[in-house]
Amino acid sequence: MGIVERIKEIEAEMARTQKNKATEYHLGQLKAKIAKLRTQLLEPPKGSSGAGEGFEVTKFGHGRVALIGFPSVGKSTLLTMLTGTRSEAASYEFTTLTCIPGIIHYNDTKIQLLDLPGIIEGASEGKGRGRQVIAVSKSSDIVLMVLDASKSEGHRQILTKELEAVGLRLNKRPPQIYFKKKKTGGISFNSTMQLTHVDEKLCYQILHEYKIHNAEILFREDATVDDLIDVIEGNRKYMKCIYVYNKIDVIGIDDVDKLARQPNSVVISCNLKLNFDRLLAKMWEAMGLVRVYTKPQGQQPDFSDPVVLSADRGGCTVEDFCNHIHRSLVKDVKYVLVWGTSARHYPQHCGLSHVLNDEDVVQIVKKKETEGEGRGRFKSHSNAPARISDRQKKAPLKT
Ligand SMILES: Nc1nc2c(ncn2[C@@H]2O[C@H](COP(=O)(O)OP(=O)(O)OP(=O)(O)O)[C@@H](O)[C@H]2O)c(=O)[nH]1
Ligand SMILES: [K+]
Ligand SMILES: [Mg+2]
Repeated sequence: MGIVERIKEIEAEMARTQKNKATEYHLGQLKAKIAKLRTQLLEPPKGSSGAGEGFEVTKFGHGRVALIGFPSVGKSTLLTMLTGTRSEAASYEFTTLTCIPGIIHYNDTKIQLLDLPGIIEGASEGKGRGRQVIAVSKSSDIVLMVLDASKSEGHRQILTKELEAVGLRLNKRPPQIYFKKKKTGGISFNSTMQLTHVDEKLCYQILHEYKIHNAEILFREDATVDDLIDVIEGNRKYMKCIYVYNKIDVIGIDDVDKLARQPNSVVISCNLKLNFDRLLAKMWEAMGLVRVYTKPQGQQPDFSDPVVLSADRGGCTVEDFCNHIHRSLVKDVKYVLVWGTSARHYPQHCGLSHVLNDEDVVQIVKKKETEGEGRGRFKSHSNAPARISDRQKKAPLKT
């Protein structure tokens, strides 16, 4: 029997089993069995890199965004409109068969947008090009789930389920469970609060299913069995997702209003070029990119050429900033001067661990430079970057 059939069989058994106190241990064990099989299913075939032909697109720019959705919701039309790269669009399903990259220029950064084939129910089990699409989604920083505003709301649930089945967790944070495998000592089970979904016996049983007999486990929240399995599997990817309802030109205003009020959602129309600004702003916010402008000593910063950092990718400290410029820079840095929202006063003298905010300006003072040079020059406020107060008070100025 193949892996997919075994998953189906266990799912059927779960559906047959009544949910009550007596069956909860058995159901927990079945959940763990399915999770293990799904992980097995995702392992790339031996000798392949995983993505597959037509899907191995090189990363480019400061971030990567994947377009995921059912066929013919308008993913390719959207890619063409936002990036200028043409991706064929047509009224028939599965027009797009590979991964088509484009670049969005936004806030002086470059963001790679990926058009992908439509996915359908069963994608996680390998239907259509589901497996490849999912592999590419996992490599991106955020997902835009494109939905047809005129179609059933159920589509969003089906897609979310497909993505969950392969370990993607959308708009969720990792469960607050500490878990560490040990060599000896048995299982130590603790919690900082009353647990209502999991007890010690259930936890042991799930760990047993994974053949784990020595481990430390601490629940810091009232987590579920699914959360526990996620932590044990350890391969889950937590990503932000924006629900993009396209084709609002074909539905009534009341329905548009309802969709627009949902969390993490944007309503657009490619046909009418409607609301792209809002979509881009939401995308920018979800990516959490931090632009830092380098100020050479005695000169104004170049506001068109930021160093782009991200908390999810590498971090946003002064040290991360220095490493971005040059790997060997950190050892020469004495301190840095910071202007911007992360600074308490302008300029603030900061060390390597200081966390930078979007649009901060940084000047590096190296160890070699004499005290007099480093300080004297920047004591006077007239040396502060001229535009900084404007930039901090108002919305980002375009350069
Ligand atoms: N009414 C309306 N139609 C749209 C809109 N955006 C795209 N379409 C149409 O929807 C159809 C499908 O568009 P595509 O861009 O090919 O959709 P896709 O999601 O890339 O489709 P696949 O690649 O097949 O998965 C085309 O006929 C588009 O012209 C829109 O905003 N409103
Ligand atoms: K299409
Ligand atoms: Mg397409």
